[in-house]
Amino acid sequence: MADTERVSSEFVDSQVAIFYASQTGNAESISHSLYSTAVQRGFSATWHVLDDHGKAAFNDVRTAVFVVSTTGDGDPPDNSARFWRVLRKATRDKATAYAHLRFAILGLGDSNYSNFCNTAQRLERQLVEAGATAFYGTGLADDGTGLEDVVEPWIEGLWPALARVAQCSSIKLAEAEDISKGGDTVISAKGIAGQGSSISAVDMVVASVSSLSLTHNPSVPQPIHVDFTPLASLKAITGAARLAPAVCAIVQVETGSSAELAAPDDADYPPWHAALAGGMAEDAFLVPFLATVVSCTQLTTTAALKRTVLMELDVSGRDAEHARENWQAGDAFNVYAPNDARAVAAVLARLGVGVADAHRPVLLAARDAGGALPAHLQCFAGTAASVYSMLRWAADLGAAPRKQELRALADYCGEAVDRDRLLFLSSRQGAAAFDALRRLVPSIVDILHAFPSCRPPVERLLDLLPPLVPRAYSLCCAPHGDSARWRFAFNVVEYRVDPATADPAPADPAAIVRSGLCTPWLEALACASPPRRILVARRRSTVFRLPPQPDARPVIMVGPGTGVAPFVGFLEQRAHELRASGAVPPPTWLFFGCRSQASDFLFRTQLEQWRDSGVLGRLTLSFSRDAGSDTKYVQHAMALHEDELAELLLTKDALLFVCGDAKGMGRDVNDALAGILCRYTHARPELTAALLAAPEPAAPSRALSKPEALQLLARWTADHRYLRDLWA
Ligand SMILES: Cc1cc2nc3c(=O)[nH]c(=O)nc-3n(C[C@H](O)[C@H](O)[C@H](O)COP(=O)(O)O)c2cc1C
Repeated sequence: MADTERVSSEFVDSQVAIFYASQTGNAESISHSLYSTAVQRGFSATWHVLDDHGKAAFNDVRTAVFVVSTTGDGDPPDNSARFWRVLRKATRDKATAYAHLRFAILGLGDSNYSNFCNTAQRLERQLVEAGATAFYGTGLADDGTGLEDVVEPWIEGLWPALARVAQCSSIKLAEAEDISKGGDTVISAKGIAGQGSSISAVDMVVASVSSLSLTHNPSVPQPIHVDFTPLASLKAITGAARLAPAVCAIVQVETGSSAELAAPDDADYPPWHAALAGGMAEDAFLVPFLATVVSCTQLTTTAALKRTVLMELDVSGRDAEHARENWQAGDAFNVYAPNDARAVAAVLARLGVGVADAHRPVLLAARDAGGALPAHLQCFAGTAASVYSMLRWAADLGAAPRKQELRALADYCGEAVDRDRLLFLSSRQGAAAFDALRRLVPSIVDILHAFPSCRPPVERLLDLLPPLVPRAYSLCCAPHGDSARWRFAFNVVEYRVDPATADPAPADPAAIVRSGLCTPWLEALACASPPRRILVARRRSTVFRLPPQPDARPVIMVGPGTGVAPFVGFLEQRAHELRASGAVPPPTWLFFGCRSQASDFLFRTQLEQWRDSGVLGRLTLSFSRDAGSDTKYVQHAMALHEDELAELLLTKDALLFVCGDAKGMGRDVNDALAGILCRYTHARPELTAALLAAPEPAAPSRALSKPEALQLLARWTADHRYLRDLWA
């Protein structure tokens, strides 16, 4: 009997439930691969989205593995909202509610955010409080530096830990370890060589939509420059990413029985569009609907480095009634955007799928009896759709490849050179080459072009590629006036990368062009006639809102670039309140920044009008590329006014809102704030005692230390006094 079979039979009673909570698909795909491997290893594994566990099922689970990401400002993903309520209630009802549970947690996050892996840390804390026991240390993987660095060793260590929980003897443990190694691809050097194989126009700088231009065609493959020379001298390739087994099979359906027939490239959403977003619509107001694009205005001049566009949507339809209810300034919504039709056609052509086959209605089924389709493909189990539509709407063709995909693609190469290079990229020895590849952000079109003999079946590609997730945008309007119009502003994501170094190369015309998925598509819709409809859904209600009036607390807003969007909504709301009641609004202060006053000062006219009319108390500006600007970035402007800011925060209980890029701005503003608090309490040490988390025996007369200031900011976040809407 083979080792694998022997170990399987020993492990057959070991039940493990694998749960995930995922916003953009990483945790979903990692947990699915974990599930597949667990099954291969003989565990009796199940796989669930955290919200689908059901109270009873969770009570039956003895061993659970959680893969959870963090989104927003340290928030759990939408598809775990119900779970947290259940967990809270269970803990409240009975302190030892989960005493029967042994768990392991893998957290995904990004250290550019200040609440790094908050979901995983919170889950661990709450499960322990509910009496559960960790059988294996929590792993915290960082998307900022590369998830794989933590995910792979964590998973390697998970199997022996699981075996121990299943009370296997040390011999079986060793065998389990062997399988773990055997799961890696280990190829001898010989093997390598031998194997074949209007705004009602709030502001209008340039109003001509016809001036909007698209330069990037994602169906044209971009070159991938990766150094494969180390491969020639390798004796073996080890540690290749674990191979996720194929999960999908295509099932032909009778012509005529399909809900969907061939969808032309420029059609609105396919008839099954509701199913596309079905899993996310737990609450009625989150149900997606079609909104019509009514206007599109470019907010930046042609001299600006980035184009910023303001789009207005008509949400007056009957199917949007639920979404119009109680929305507020500061809310955000999702846009469901498809892959570029040209990229889909390029992939299908490259895989040898003809037009007729691509548009024939089919169903998807799990390849193994009892197996599960990935969540984002489950709607195709019961709803016939074409392979073309599935690729266009459900799988992300533009996402940078993960090691696991490259490893799987290696199995579909006709030429040894392609196979070995893909194996190398997914191996330990190829880590540097993989990093270089990731920094080039190649799409699947580029990958298939770079490895010309690689030809996976289309259903394999569907289950390998990450899900195509909706993109979130903040509204920059308030419901007063016309509450059936939603406005939002976005930068058209298009950038150049140096093909040799993978560094940004904005001015180099020879550089590789990359573009975002949603914003170029939205921009192109501006020119469509008749007006196009887009699938949108409100996002779960946030706390990123102005407090209901009357509330005397001052409001400080920090929003450079398109980060100003929700604050335009806030100020619209304040202007309305002022008109309606005549009451003097509490003080408001906006810190805005951009590159240049002349080219990308978004919403300038409107902001200045609000300042002049008293709706906006103060407007402090920073222009990073203008010679005469006092300050370069918003955090510098905040430091320049630090005493006034600190006084508002420490003595007037001001609310502080920050919106924009998490990577640079979010972190720098947080740091600047901590510095401001330290310096202010240095001048006024009598304030410190009241700001400390743990009171000291003798009231201290000293400044806050930096860690204490950071802790205070974290407490303000928890208390919803310091609110951030940050994106990566
Ligand atoms: C809008 C947005 C907000 C995020 N907020 C946080 C955060 O507050 N803390 C953190 O550690 N990671 C944060 N992340 C990083 C994600 O957790 C990380 O990219 C993870 O791999 C996503 O996994 P998922 O695709 O399963 O959701 C954020 C990512 C995005 C796109």
